Amino acid sequence: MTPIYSSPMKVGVIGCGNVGSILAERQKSFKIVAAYDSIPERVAAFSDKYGAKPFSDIDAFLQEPLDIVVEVASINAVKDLAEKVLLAGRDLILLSVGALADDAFRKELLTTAKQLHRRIHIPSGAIMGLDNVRVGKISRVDKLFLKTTKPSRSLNSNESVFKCLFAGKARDCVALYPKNTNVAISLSLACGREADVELWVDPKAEQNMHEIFFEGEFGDAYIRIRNLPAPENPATSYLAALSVLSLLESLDSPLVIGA
Ligand SMILES: NC(=O)C1=CN([C@@H]2O[C@H](COP(=O)(O)OP(=O)(O)OC[C@H]3O[C@@H](n4cnc5c(N)ncnc54)[C@H](OP(=O)(O)O)[C@@H]3O)[C@@H](O)[C@H]2O)C=CC1
Ligand SMILES: O=C([O-])CC(=O)C(=O)O
Repeated sequence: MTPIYSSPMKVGVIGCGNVGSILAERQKSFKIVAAYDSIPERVAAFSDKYGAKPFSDIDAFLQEPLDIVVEVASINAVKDLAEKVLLAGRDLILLSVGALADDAFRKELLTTAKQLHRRIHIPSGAIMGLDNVRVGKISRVDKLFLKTTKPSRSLNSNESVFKCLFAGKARDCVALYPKNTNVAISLSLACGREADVELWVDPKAEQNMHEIFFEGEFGDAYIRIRNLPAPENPATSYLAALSVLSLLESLDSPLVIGA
């Protein structure tokens, strides 16, 4: 069988911030050969440190011989660039999942992917349980609820008391907190039902906590993930970076584990 990807896999990264740097620090069975960011100095520093070819022109970036592009930038980056990545014939790993809350945008992107036989991978990111939440697409769901609690610094908040900042639907939450609640959209897309969400700020907390309450035909589940914030960006949990890393490490494996 012809291998799908080169060995080592050639990766292009969009976003040279916190997650991009963790991926570069820990790359093993893949190689980040090209990097793109909106800030030229940042991509230059990334290139000096990790040896990836620097780009501030997306079309030039996409002309590199890449096996896959990893977006670790922002919801706006996905909106602006994801289609171009697919049209360039590249598969895409997409971490700023909130972009897919826009139904029209998501449908168009998935149509393009299907037409061009490309795949868009959504990593588990800062949560666990996305695998079997997918049973929501084939069986009855009675409840899908995410309660996220983060320290003030993660939410860039001045609140001095434990407080609910948002209660409502996933897409409204990510519109208000695009750097903190992408996981609400990952859960919703996996389950095929929009999650109910509460976002809390806890000035005494040290961790980014996500609690998932899932009930349906199968029974019920409660999953609590207490994440250490990433050192360079407390809005992002370190697990989110590890999740992209493990996805990249496993993409080529003949053994696929999980739902
Ligand atoms: N799905 C999930 O579970 C999770 C998703 N995330 C999301 O992952 C993404 C990466 O997180 P993280 O690395 O911590 O973020 P950072 O802000 O540390 O890094 C993102 C980098 O991408 C750059 N960037 C932003 N927009 C664009 C653009 N349109 N074009 C090119 N470069 C751009 C940023 O520049 P600038 O500083 O100028 O914006 C920055 O250099 C974020 O969107 C975050 O919300 C994070 C955690 C969990
Ligand atoms: O990293 C986290 O804890 C979750 C997060 O920011 C997001 O989903 O956008």
